[in-house]
Amino acid sequence: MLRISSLDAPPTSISENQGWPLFNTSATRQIEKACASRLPPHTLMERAGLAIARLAMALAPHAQRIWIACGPGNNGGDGFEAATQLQVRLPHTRIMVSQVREPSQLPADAQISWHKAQQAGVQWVSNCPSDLSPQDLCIDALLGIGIHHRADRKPSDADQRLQQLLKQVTQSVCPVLCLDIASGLDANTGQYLPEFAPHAMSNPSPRHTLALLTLQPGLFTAQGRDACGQIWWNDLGCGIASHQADASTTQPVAHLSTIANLQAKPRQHTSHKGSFGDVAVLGGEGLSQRGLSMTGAAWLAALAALHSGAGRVMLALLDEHAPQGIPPWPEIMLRRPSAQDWSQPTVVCGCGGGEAVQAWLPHILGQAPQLVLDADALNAIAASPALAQQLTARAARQQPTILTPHPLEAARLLQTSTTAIQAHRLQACLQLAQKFQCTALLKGSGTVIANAQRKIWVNSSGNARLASGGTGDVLAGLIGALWAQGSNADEAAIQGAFKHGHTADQWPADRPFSAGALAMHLAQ
Ligand SMILES: NC(=O)C1=CN([C@@H]2O[C@H](COP(=O)(O)OP(=O)(O)OC[C@H]3O[C@@H](n4cnc5c(N)ncnc54)[C@H](O)[C@@H]3O)[C@@H](O)[C@H]2O)[C@@H](O)CC1
Repeated sequence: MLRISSLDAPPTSISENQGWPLFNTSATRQIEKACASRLPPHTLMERAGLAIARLAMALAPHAQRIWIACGPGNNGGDGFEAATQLQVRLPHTRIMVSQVREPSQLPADAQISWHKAQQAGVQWVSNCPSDLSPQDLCIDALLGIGIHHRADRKPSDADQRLQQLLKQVTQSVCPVLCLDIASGLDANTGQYLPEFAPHAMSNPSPRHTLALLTLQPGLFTAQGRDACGQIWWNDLGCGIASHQADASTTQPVAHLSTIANLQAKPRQHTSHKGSFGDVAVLGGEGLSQRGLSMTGAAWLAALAALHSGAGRVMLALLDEHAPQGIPPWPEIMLRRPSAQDWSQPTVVCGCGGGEAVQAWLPHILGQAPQLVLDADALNAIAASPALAQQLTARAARQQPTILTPHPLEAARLLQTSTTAIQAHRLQACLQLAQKFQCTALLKGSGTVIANAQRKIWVNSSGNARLASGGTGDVLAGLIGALWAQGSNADEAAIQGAFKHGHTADQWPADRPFSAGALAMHLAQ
């Protein structure tokens, strides 16, 4: 959950009542420049120090020691500034600082804060104190948004010192509060830079990150969620949290979808099953084809659609020998693929589709008015330029499509590697949306949604419970149901991703989790 920490009060939990703008680092620099130009010099760093100190006191109220690792730039300056504020406020707590660079080599703002910390009586230590305990606090002020990759040069002494301190932060026994973003992480992509990759192995200590001024995509996707932990945000009084100025003239790269994107539409008393749309699922290759039954995947998608409010759900299994008679969920209507009219319902195609789905794709791509393509349907399209062309042509016929690939499927569709997809998740998702003229949803930690008009959203819900077989099929069915009920393609994908993750976030600790259980609890 995202929380905001206010300058004037202790940090409070905020309503997740809107989609928050996410700015990349260059836009953040522009906003910072504009804010700084309206304020007396050094004010932003002072405000940052105050916000950090307040959050630190709230996170570790019983800390006897607070150790701050300060880097070579203004992120380190924030650390010195916070040290001063903490020293003044907590006379009985040992406030300790380690630095990477001599003060004369620091940027101007950071130098001022360094001197203030010295004057306040902060203690300088060369390394992480060995007596930190779990109730103490470690503050990571090593690297913020100024990080850049340095492949072509030998590490300097300062670089080695920075690595040494970062290792100590990573191995700390107490909670870690990262300033702006976890050190080593690219704020635009959520990926560790190669030279900092070892630090991706985060220790089990709780992690918090206080984002300063703006929120950035890297906090919420790829390795960002594990690295940054609980996100807090303080806009340093620049009006971004209240959607005022500066941010309105600088374009966000994406929006963070939150609970507000889950709009449950009230149902009228006069409504009937036809009011909430039909979902038809095509998938589930049978045992008889290749000895690899995947009918469960199609059932999961149908079950999810049923429990997400679709008026009627039809299931066409790619399995001629599927047992006939009453299905395990009698509300779901079984169909032979050839008997189903694919030109009417919202179609969810591909879950467990195996090789059998391929033969149906030309017909489905031609007929389905609204189409969610998942799993083996995506693999078949990736392998066939003719199918890919047919998919792209749908948009011009006003037949919208939603693609729901995981990173490997996305890599196949874009003819690249999973590593390349994960290195730039937002860009990869946007590329998919533009290439196929559709709404694309790239699954994974911090699911990304993009459309062909270059709009991007990052989903804020979900956890590692979802890393189990079948949850993707549930997502496809859920999105199909939301779409059938009247959302547009983007809304269905955004709301579906949020609901899917939110249901997993709310999962009771004593209830066993499985994709089937998830599908049946989507209505809660
Ligand atoms: N100037 C200000 O008043 C404000 C500064 N802020 C803070 O300032 C940060 C940005 O400051 P900077 O632009 O100085 O950037 P950083 O402090 O994030 O990093 C820049 C420093 O890191 C070094 N560095 C970069 N990549 C490296 C690598 N791969 N290996 C080793 N060293 C590397 C650079 O040489 C430079 O010394 C923000 O993240 C935020 O914490 C914010 O508090 C807003 C206000």
